[in-house]
Amino acid sequence: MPSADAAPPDRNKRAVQCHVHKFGGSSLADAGLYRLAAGLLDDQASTRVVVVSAMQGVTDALIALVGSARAGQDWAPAWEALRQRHRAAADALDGDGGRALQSALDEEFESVRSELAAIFGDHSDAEALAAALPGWGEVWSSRLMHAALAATAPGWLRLDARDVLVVHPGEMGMAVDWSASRTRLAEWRAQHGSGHVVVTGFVARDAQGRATTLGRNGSDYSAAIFANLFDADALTIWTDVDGVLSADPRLVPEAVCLPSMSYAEACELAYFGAKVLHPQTLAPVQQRGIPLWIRNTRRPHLPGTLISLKSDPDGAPVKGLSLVRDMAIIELVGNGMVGVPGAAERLFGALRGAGVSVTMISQGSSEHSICCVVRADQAQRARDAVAVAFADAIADSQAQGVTLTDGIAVLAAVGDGMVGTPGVAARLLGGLAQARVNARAIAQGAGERNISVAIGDKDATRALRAAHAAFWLSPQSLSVGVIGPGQVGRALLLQLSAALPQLRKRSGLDLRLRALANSRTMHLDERGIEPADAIARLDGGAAEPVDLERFASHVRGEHLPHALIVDCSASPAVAALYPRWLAAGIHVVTPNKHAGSGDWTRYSAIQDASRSGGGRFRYEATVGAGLPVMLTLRNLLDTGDELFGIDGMLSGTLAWLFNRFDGSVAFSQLVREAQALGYTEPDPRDDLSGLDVARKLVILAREAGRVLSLEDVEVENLVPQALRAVSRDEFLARLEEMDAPMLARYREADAQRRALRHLARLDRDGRASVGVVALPREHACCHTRLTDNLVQFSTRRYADNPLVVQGPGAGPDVTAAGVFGDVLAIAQSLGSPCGMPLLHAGVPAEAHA
Ligand SMILES: NC(=O)C1=CN([C@@H]2O[C@H](COP(=O)(O)OP(=O)(O)OC[C@H]3O[C@@H](n4cnc5c(N)ncnc54)[C@H](OP(=O)(O)O)[C@@H]3O)[C@@H](O)[C@H]2O)C=CC1
Ligand SMILES: N[C@@H](CC=O)C(=O)O
Repeated sequence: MPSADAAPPDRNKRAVQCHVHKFGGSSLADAGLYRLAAGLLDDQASTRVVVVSAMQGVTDALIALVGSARAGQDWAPAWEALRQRHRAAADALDGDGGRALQSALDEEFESVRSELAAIFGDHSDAEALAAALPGWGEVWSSRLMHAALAATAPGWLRLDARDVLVVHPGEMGMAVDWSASRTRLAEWRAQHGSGHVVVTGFVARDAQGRATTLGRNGSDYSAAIFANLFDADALTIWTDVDGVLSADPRLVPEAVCLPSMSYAEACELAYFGAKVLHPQTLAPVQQRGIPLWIRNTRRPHLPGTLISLKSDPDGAPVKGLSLVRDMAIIELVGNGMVGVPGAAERLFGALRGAGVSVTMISQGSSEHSICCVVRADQAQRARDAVAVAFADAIADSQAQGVTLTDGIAVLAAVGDGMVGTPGVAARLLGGLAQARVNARAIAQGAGERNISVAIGDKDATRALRAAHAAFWLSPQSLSVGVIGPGQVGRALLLQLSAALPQLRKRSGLDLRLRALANSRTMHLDERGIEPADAIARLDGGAAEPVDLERFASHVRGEHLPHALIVDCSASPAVAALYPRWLAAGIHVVTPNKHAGSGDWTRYSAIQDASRSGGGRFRYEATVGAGLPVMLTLRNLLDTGDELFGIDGMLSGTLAWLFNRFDGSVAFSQLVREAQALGYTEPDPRDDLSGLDVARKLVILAREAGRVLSLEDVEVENLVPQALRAVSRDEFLARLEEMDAPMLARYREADAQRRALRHLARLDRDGRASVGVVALPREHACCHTRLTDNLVQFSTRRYADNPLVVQGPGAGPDVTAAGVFGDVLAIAQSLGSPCGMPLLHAGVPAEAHA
């Protein structure tokens, strides 16, 4: 176990004379954990003061005992169980066989038994006893910790805080009587010496000398108070998290542990729901400028979070985000309030009178309305109080009325560095806009440390994740799902695996493969899968039956700013989902031709969803695989050219077959080879029937604004009639039936010194056709190699001499490269919501994953 007494040396250079440590209940659940905690304090250089909470669950058990006694129920078995738990821990910890410790505990358990009996019997002291009784857990815990420490080093003292700490109830909870407490501590030290001390957390005495507690979360408060009373140079709160996180990790998987923050930042976050610290805790340390560390008992090698006077000067403007749920907006609207002094005073006076605490206030400069956010359980009371206060004005129509909107949450961005930094609000609101979260009200004080936004509660998690992404992630962070790891999909995954580290380094592009599916199973991963390992997951234990609805909503997520689905299937059913995905803001990239060439209504729905601010749709690889065919056409049209026609070879498979077929090898054998090389469609009849090329022609025509459908294309089908309706497997088994007709066709062309080529043509007047043609051998299409596609665009600018795109037009690698190019084009077009550079580079809080 590494020593961890002082804060890590590089982060706290000051020599520490007195260091207060506080251990929470989760760090003290059993004897083993007391030993672990004691082992963290083996540094001899400073005086150590250890403040302890009760063992995990003990305070709740004591509160329940009080409840049972009050209700006249039998509390004895629960009391006995608690006693046995402490006896067992004492047995395990105490060096002298547990006798001294055991008898002290027994004595105190007897006191608790008497107190419970008094509460049960409704004794005159019952209320005071009931209030103080939950503090016994800390007393017992201090005995156990003392035993654990005494086993590591001699001379440890034990201080019962009830002997020195004097408190009284204040407006904001228990307030310390500093002067009396300081005097009592000095007396105690004079009597017991100034060695290392174990102190009971949570408990204190009131001015009358009666035992009491500091209230919920009081142990942290005790630690801060004793750090102040002991004039400590450092306070470490040991807990079960790595430090203060940028957001609640249960809601934001990408939350990062913050290395440092100022007291002011910590207060803002604590007020706004960050669970690590209670706001009250900070005041006693802040007053004396004592640095406070939050560290993880189970991961003491981690530095934790340092909270001190100054925020890290090199740190990011926003330190954390917090969310408060279950709120409501009260709004008062009135023409008669404009320029009238005192309306706000009347409003807030009414709320004060109703005992309603106001979380957030917002008023536009027109003074026409004023709204505030209050807790939902106080909202009706608040509304009624304001309505009464403005009853006259409402009756005179000077105020239009008071409205209550419930179902509200408040999201706050907090950070000292926000002061004077332009663009923080833009970034926050831009992130929310991107997640389609509506801001109902906004407030930022002149202190500029906190921007609070009231949003619909149903949007709360999405808003928090979007805001977190806006500040902590690269604006080019994409959550990616891949469908169809077949020939093309697999090649894409390998290309992603090889290229992503460089892309991340060079351009901040952060592509995270978070989902993969084939036609049977899918694997969803929260943080991201290494693409090269992804396929294995589809057969592993983590795979589940495919459900593309859930697939899409997982990819969409909420904690990454952008989502993208790559469909590498050839499935029309998958293509039918694009309009919904695009409308949900998910970008879609695909080599699947069904969307671009299929049903016109679906095609229009895709274009509409994409155009109306949804996700972007790119399908360059559907024509010419990795060749820039669509891009070239788009550029021609976007720059004002006019398309007259398209001719050429659009099938890689057919180009390769006719390049190879010379009668020496059976046509069927070549088809099988093309299939094995990954050139053909999953069903090679799509190529041989001319359908695949017809699809490409339709895609190009539509891209050029023509209304063309597959039925409009004249298609020559090379598949013999008898093989058209059979299953794919049967077709492959009977492929040889194509040999004779194809050989005859070849010989006929060869006899005329011609070569067979599969051509596609789109005329100026909209006629479209595809089929095999016997071309003179000197024709350009006869001077191509392997899978070359050759696409000629005749346009107004390229009328006499068409623009030609030529190159390999099929194969998994080149197609995957075309798909990857589309993914990059989308990723590179995504900026931060307000164009600001990234503000953060955080360390993922993997402990909370
Ligand atoms: N090969 C090439 O040169 C080119 C191909 N393309 C296009 O690329 C796409 C992929 O081709 P290719 O890789 O050769 O095809 P494959 O047959 O090798 O792979 C298809 C993949 O899609 C999956 N799949 C099929 N139906 C569904 C479904 N309903 N839901 C989820 N997954 C499904 C399959 O899963 P399972 O294994 O479970 O069946 C398989 O993983 C096709 O659309 C093709 O037109 C475009 C240009 C060039
Ligand atoms: N099977 C197709 C693949 C590309 O779309 C072809 O051969 O062209």
